Amino acid sequence: MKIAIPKEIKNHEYRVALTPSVVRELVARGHRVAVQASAGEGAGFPDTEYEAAGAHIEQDLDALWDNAELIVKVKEPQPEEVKRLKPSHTLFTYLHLAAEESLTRGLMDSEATCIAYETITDDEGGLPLLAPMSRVAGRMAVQAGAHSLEKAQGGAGILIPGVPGVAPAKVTVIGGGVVGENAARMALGLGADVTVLDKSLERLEVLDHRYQGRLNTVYSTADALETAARESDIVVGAVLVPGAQAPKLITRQMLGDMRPGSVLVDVAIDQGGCFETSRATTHADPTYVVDGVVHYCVANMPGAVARTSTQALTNATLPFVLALADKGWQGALAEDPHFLKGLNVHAGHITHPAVAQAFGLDAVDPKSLMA
Ligand SMILES: NC(=O)C1=CN([C@@H]2O[C@H](COP(=O)(O)OP(=O)(O)OC[C@H]3O[C@@H](n4cnc5c(N)ncnc54)[C@H](O)[C@@H]3O)[C@@H](O)[C@H]2O)C=CC1
Ligand SMILES: CC(=O)C(=O)O
Ligand SMILES: [Mg+2]
Repeated sequence: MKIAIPKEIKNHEYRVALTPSVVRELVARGHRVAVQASAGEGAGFPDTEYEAAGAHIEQDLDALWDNAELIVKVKEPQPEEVKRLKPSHTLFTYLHLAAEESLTRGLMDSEATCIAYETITDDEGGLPLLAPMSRVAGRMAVQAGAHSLEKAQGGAGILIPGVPGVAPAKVTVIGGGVVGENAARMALGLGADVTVLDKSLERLEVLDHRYQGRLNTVYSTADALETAARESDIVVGAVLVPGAQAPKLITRQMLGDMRPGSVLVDVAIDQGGCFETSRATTHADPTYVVDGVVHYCVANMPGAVARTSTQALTNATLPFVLALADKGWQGALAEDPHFLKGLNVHAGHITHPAVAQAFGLDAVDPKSLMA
């Protein structure tokens, strides 16, 4: 299989889709891997390490894309990358299509086969290729929130742990999944007063048991969300309905009840965001203020800690990349129903029901493509 690794071009995105160690595994199985010159530099992997692992370093972008059968990336393709896709390509990357109709239409028009990391499932009901980056983003969410609480960032001027004689900040996390648990863990570590809201009692039970009374768990209702908005210094948005647009849980009206200088960190922004006033921001300009409330809505948070994130991501993607390379997309997806859930677009059709629903389109059953 001819595999291409482009350099990521999203704003301040420094991750790379394969490490030299993964390249070595692929080359040992007889695959040809072309890595765009300096693709790994931001994550601390120089071209020389890829060459030593057996990769071809490609300077010519046209040749990189035109000669590839399988393209492995980190972030959703940017418009200039979408233009390069063709029907013979298999693209394997994060896509988050429900939040981006123009990207969805672009991928359909390309007729390429597009497999999303974030909708691949596992036997435990988890999302094994989203989880490593959710761990990173959850941990970063509290760092971002703490920074945003500083006066110079528009925040209320609150130090998360307080000091003796001054109460700590109140941090509420909406959605107690992977992002939510990691955010809660960091907030607890900093000494915050932490509450987690979720609609899954099962999930709240797991957290209650795991953290032994050190955090508050609250079933997520309209009342609970209003209380969270009114009383929190930081609210982290960490909900997910896989493949679908995030529900809007904090409305513009509720901002009026929030304290001036409190902070919303919308990690769910890559699925459209779970606060009504959220819009995607970049690491270059991560925050903005609405009605006195600071919003942090960066859609590629893990890109800022590219070394850690690249290693964590590729640990999880490696077996899937090997399966695609060894068996082709049809072979790999046909024998793994969890991997098949990753198929979002093929030959101009949407193949994931939640993505199709987001745009009022019909989904083609991916099983019908496996014959
Ligand atoms: N901005 C960024 O850089 C990154 C964003 N993410 C995003 O973070 C979001 C969360 O991801 P994970 O934690 O991995 O998902 P997850 O599936 O582990 O957890 C989501 C949780 O939300 C809960 N939930 C769903 N609807 C709810 C509602 N209406 N009210 C309360 N809780 C609700 C679910 O019960 C579940 O416990 C996703 O949109 C993901 O794509 C992940 C990594 C990086
Ligand atoms: C999951 C995701 O959107 C990211 O890692 O950037
Ligand atoms: Mg994202």
